[in-house]
Amino acid sequence: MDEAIIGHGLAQRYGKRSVFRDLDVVVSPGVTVLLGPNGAGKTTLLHTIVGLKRPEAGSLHVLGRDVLRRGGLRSVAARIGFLPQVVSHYPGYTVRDSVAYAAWLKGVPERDIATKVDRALGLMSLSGRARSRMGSLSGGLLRRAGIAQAIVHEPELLVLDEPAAGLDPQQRIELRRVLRKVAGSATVLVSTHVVDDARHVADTIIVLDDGAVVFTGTVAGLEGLAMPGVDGDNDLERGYVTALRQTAVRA
Ligand SMILES: Nc1ncnc2c1ncn2[C@@H]1O[C@H](COP(=O)(O)OP(=O)(O)OP(=O)(O)O)[C@@H](O)[C@H]1O
Repeated sequence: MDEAIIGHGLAQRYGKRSVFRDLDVVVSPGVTVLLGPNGAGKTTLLHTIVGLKRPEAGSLHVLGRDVLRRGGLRSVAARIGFLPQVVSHYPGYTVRDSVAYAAWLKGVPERDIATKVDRALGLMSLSGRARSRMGSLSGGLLRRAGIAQAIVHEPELLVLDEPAAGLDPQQRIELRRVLRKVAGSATVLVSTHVVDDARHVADTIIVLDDGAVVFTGTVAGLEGLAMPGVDGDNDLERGYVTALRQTAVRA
């Protein structure tokens, strides 16, 4: 099975409020950008995929394993990296300690931890901040440290929830470079509500709207949906707005 993620008929709710039902999602190798407006269900879907919120219904295979079966998630957890929307951290830990701790949690052998931490810090341009306390970092630096934690064990599947939030334009460009680099050896799934973030990195775009997948396809495919007269600064934005107006468009 080549696809990193295959979900069928997934359903999630918070109390009485349904976020999605009967949702199908397939994520192939490369970079997949999950786009959608606030409240569309992106975070809930990512939490479902990484095992933080068990779906009420449906089937879910991640990296070839049925993760809803007993022990299924445990068997793939060390092969997944996840950046949550809010990076939790111990303020007194240094950046290096935090990334090393993440490596240890993912089962990286002790003898390899220092090398892998150096690599992750280097990729995120954080080598010069290795001794900074997590509590002293700006929002953008904290997010970069969070990404370093998510990639330190060289996961086969990297899931990032709004990694570009709080990054300045230069850091956003750097982030794209990192995502492309990681995607050379892993499947990357990244959520954002900024349409332009998708343009330079996405092999595939999935648009989620109100708990439904309304588009799956390429950047060019989404641009091709653009209807004249809809809001947007460019064809990608216009295609996105058009997709939000349609139901279940496939490209
Ligand atoms: N813990 C929760 N309890 C109750 N409702 C929740 C909870 N988390 C999310 N929701 C609701 O579920 C829906 C989907 O939320 P979710 O965070 O998955 O969307 P999102 O697309 O990630 O949004 P955003 O871009 O704002 O982060 C929203 O209506 C939200 O209010």
